[in-house]
Amino acid sequence: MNLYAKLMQRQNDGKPVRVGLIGSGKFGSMFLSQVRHIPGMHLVGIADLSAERARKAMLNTGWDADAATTTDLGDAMNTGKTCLTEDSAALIATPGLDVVVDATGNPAAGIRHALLAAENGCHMVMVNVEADVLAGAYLVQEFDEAGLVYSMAYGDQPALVCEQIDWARTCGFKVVAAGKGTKYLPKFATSTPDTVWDYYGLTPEEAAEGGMNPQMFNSFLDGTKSALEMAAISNATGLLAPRDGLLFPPVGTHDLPEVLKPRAHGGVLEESGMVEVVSSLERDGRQVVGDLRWGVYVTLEASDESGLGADYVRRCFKEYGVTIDSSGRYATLYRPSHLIGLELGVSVASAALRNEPTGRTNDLTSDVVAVAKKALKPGEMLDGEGGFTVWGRIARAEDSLENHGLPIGLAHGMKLKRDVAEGAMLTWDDIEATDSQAVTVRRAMEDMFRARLKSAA
Ligand SMILES: NC(=O)c1ccc[n+]([C@@H]2O[C@H](COP(=O)([O-])OP(=O)(O)OC[C@H]3O[C@@H](n4cnc5c(N)ncnc54)[C@H](O)[C@@H]3O)[C@@H](O)[C@H]2O)c1
Ligand SMILES: N[C@@H](CCO)C(=O)O
Repeated sequence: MNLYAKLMQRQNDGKPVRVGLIGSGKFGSMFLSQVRHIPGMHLVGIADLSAERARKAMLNTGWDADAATTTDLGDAMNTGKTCLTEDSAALIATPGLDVVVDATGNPAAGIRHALLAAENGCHMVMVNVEADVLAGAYLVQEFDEAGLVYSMAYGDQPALVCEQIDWARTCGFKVVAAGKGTKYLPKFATSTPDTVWDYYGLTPEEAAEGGMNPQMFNSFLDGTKSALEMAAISNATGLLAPRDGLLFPPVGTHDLPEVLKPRAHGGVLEESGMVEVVSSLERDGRQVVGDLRWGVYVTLEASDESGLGADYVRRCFKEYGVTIDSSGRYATLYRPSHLIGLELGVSVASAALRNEPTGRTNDLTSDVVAVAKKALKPGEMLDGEGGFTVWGRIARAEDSLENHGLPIGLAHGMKLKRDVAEGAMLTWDDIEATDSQAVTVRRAMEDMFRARLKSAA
């Protein structure tokens, strides 16, 4: 609870935490709007494919871009200004940079930036959950070996859920389920960037005004981002993925512990210790009463071997007004909203000042595989998450690897070799895999994991 004090100390010592942001879209803009108000933190540079876009993002978030920017990284470091550049590698290589933030959403770019950050001695805040799920278990090793932090992005749901899980386990509770809420209906799985705004609940004009990328937001709606976020939580905490994909049960906050508990006890989970996403819409489209569209939750269990201690804890749940199920055994705590990039300073400060991530991948426990949104033909190009061709379904890593599932993070710019039916999972054998750093890293991670499975068998 002392990050602010540590930042003030840095400010007073004239040694701010130096951070480089890559990607100045919606998420990056949200961080931009806050970072100039954070004491002891200096945004040394912003790298984007378009420096003009970065400049507009600054203007849009209240910066005096003329006074605050430079085109020289050394100048930025010395003067406290912010360099606008299209060269992310140069930004990462700036001597004295402490933390790199990747908010591009492009999995291949995220892998590249992470490897460069580790090589250049920078901590990494990986907003790019797409890259994290594609290759996090590989990337984290590079940071561990270099004695650096690799972290999830506070403010986005995975880090907030990891915090809740850490809190629960540190309090001695067993975590039964954890996840988030979102707006979901089964028909959204085939949504495209053409249908996104109507389903999402915005006009195209409102979305454009907010700087929202239709393909990115469509991935929030079609289940892909939910799957990625739950896989990231699973990889960080060891919670398991539902074997047949997320269920998205419609649940209000008062009912979370009644529904997010094992089937054997009347809930929807195939077992205890799972990730799951709840929907803010009933299946007939009506709003769920007390929905958790923007929030995160953790369900705990009051139980122990003897059962005696559990009785005491159940009584406490009741005495202190905790949201419990009808048996009194399961309880849920939730946070109703998340502030996305507005909260990112917590990760940056935690990495630089405490040497601690705000949640991080530890292992390959879950994966997200590409599923056809429509019947696909040989020669067709895949267009990645949130696009017209595929959505992402969560899978247990051992199942995805055994079935040669094509990770959603690679289902972009790849050409199909054969027909794939609507609703079918794509495999590596369906595509002409082009060589790239992302493919090499992913294959290395899969090989590592397969070797471990084999030696465990
Ligand atoms: N938008 C949200 O509400 C939101 C919420 C939570 C998490 N996120 C995450 O934030 C990330 C970014 O999402 P967004 O909505 O801001 O996307 P966006 O499309 O609005 O912005 C991405 C930005 O990154 C830049 N970019 C892309 N590739 C790049 C590269 N190789 N080098 C430099 N810059 C590059 C683009 O030009 C663009 O400005 C994603 O990982 C997403 O999952 C977004
Ligand atoms: N994490 C994103 C994606 C959708 O859940 C959000 O903040 O809404």
